[in-house]
Amino acid sequence: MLEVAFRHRFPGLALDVAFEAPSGVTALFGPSGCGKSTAINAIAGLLRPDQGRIALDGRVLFADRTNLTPQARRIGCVFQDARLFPHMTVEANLRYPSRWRRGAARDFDRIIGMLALEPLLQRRPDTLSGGERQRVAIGRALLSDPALLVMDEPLAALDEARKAEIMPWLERLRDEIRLPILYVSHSVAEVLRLATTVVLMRQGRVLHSGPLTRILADPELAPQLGAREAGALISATVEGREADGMIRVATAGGPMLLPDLDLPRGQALRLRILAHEVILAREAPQGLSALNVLPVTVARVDGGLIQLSFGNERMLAQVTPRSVKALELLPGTQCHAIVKSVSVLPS
Ligand SMILES: Nc1ncnc2c1ncn2[C@@H]1O[C@H](COP(=O)(O)OP(=O)(O)OP(=O)(O)O)[C@@H](O)[C@H]1O
Repeated sequence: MLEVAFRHRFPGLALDVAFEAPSGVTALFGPSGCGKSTAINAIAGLLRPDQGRIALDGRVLFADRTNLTPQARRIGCVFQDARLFPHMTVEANLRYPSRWRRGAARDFDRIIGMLALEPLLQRRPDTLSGGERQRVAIGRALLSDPALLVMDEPLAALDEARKAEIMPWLERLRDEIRLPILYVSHSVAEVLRLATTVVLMRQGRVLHSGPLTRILADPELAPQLGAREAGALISATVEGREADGMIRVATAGGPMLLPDLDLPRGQALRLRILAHEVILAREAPQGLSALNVLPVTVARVDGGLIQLSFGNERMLAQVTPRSVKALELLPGTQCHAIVKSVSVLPS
């Protein structure tokens, strides 16, 4: 667990940042200039904040009388540009951190294998693609035997094809390495795929932090991720295949049908349901082409964004103020959510 609480004053901005990052991926998300990189630099020991306390697994990195050096903090950093040593081979770059971390050498083969770096070992950084360079940078960060991995916009300099290439490695990292990962990104798509916890920042402060699923389904907070992104991420498990090939999944709101995808029975999924893809009806709809209709209860009404609950899940529907009135939507109202489209993310 990473605990962060610090204040720092720049000429144009006073920062007051406090949050906790449990294990899993914590995304720092916010507009340009809100203080994400400053927070990362304070955590990594590259900036000394005016005051505060930063601790990692109970170990104080920074406090009144403590200010550990970046090396002593045991934080592996990956930045937008891979920052590899250009005159060294990939292997020499990867072995560099183990000069001062003995345990790291033991992990060499495992990390090389996990990131499939073997074929690149004798190459020099300038002969690698951007995606390969970032994979090496991730490997090097892991080989410093870190207690925390910090990634500051690691995909920002890559084109879409390279991003798509490296994303599965990041997912693998998240699932196989039991390290907290702090991930700075502007991209909602990256946050959706990787993050378990989100810290929403605005103008040097933390607006909110908590589980990604809660933020996405919160009518006040979801718009901070972008108006088109408001919606939900709900859990589902593949139950089986229907005669027509559609996949039946179980959710907290009952069964749902998904297009024919190559998914085995028992596979855990996350379903992304955008608020503007949900229609509400007071009565169970008849003769409808939409396949997925869930019985739900209105939990909150925030303008035209309606938070709905079913089981322990929450989702959002975007409706017009006229519909809120016509349907008499109030907290506690039972209704039916007609889900027009669902996208599937791996669990
Ligand atoms: N060394 C510095 N001296 C003065 N002001 C600084 C310094 N570093 C950052 N700032 C200011 O602090 C604010 C936060 O910057 P920071 O780089 O942390 O934001 P960010 O959220 O990471 O932005 P971006 O997404 O564009 O990287 C900005 O207004 C920036 O101009």
